[in-house]
Amino acid sequence: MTRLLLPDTPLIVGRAPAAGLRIDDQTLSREHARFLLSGSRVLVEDLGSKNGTFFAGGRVSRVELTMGDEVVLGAVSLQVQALGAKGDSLGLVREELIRHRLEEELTRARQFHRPFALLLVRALTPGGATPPEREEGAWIAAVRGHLRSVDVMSLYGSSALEVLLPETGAEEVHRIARAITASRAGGVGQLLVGLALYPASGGTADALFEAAREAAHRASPEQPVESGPAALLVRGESPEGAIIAGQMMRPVLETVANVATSRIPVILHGETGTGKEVLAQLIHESGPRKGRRIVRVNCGAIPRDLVESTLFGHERGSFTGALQQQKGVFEEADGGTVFLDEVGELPPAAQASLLRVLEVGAFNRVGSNRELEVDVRIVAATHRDLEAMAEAGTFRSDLYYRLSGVVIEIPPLRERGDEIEPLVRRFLHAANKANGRRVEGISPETLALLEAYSWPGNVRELRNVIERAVVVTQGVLIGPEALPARVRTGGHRPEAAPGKGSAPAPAPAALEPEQAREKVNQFEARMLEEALAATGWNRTEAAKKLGMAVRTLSYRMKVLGVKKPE
Ligand SMILES: Nc1ncnc2c1ncn2[C@@H]1O[C@H](COP(=O)(O)OP(=O)(O)OP(=O)(O)O)[C@@H](O)[C@H]1O
Repeated sequence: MTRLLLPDTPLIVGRAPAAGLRIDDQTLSREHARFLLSGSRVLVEDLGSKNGTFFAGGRVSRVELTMGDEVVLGAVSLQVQALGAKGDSLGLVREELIRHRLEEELTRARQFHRPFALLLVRALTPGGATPPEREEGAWIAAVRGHLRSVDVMSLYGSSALEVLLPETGAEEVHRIARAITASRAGGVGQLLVGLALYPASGGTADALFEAAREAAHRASPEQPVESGPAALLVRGESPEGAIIAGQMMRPVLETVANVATSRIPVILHGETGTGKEVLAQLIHESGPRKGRRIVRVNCGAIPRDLVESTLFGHERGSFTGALQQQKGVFEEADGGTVFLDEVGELPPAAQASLLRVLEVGAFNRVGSNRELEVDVRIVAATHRDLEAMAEAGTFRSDLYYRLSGVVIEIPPLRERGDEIEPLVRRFLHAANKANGRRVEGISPETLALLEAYSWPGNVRELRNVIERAVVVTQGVLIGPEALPARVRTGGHRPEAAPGKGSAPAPAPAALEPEQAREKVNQFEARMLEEALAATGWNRTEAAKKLGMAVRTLSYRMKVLGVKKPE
């Protein structure tokens, strides 16, 4: 039998029914040994077994194995194998590393206005079960086969992969996603892809991941590729049940209830992932506009030259590409609510047009002289200090005063400790349902770690963490090992993870795990060097081989200090 080792997730081998790898052999103890994949090595620790663990002819209590090594537990022999045909691990990295790579990609993409994509690939077996053990690696190799060497992937549980595609635009990522879903991987009925594109689907690591995950759950054999939400989203009913609110959120909810019945413009101010969209939806649904549309537009994700036509629509032929007449957000939401997310990112021309709508309730489609009148309520959201921006002149102050009838401050999750447990319960239930799992709860020790963490990504980050914990948990309770290292260590380095039973560290803002970054950089530098060496240091050829733009290659070479050897 074969069992897939997930990076940083210990696997207990033994005779006990609850062991991760259960081998019914009398020479084994109930919990005989623990296997842990760390980079390309596997650490094996004997758990005080009766008949012992043996390596290279001697009894050992701890041993480090490399690919191909054999270890004997009692009378049972186990071999460590790599997934790739060439003995590699198919470029699988740990969750921490893909997250840090994602953060790096975000910094780069924001600075240079470059797109990139994140995929969540799900392997679906005919009965909905995980792939047969014998075939566990085959579908992963199939996915890798469609990727370029710059792309990074990480396991998400045992039947899904997260894939980061740097420097990839919409067309290319759709092509790759379609190719993945068309491949027939051994033992797997179908590969499904959820796709999130920066900046359209989100502007933070957690938002992109949430978008890819939700899209992957929507994907089906009939429609195997689904995309995360676009910049524009029309919502009818609220997607989930009542929102969860603790002590700190009570005054917020009271204000929401007070403003919901009126038409006064509202600004929701809070960090990313604190629930601004959830509250905008609540305002809409608690007032007389319930039943009409709420149209959300992410002002930061629309290409600059399309902002006005997105908001106000356009006439046919009013600019290159305007092939049809099209209604804008304000017309679509007539009678309902427009939710202007990331309103601080609106370019000046659109700010002027928006001011006019607020003042006179009328606007023109791009390319038309006809004035259109609408009845909409405006709810805006931002993580920026709009008042300070208005004072500094980077946001129109007259627009700020029009929008800010009521400003609602949403506290960050780290100040809402009493919500962690109910939120965990809610997200656990949702993750079980979405993934066909039956995880029953969370250990007290794990809950304490969640309560001590600082949650820079707020409720959205908590939701992602619980969803991942559910898919990697093999038993009935979520334990600390199912949490990402940054949460386990209260934001300290992942390598310094505390052992079982140690007290959680107080939670400062998440620190950059320098070691993880260093490893990713080394990995990337090696990849670039290999491609360059293979092409006689011809950048154009090497860039082609790596599937990246020459400009990006030159930039990364500079950043990573990759130079042609003398
Ligand atoms: N009080 C809550 N109860 C239940 N779920 C919540 C709550 N607040 C937020 N969520 C969930 O957390 C995630 C993020 O929420 P939301 O999109 O509203 O945040 P946001 O502040 O608008 O984020 P951003 O600024 O990044 O757009 C969503 O999945 C949402 O359903």
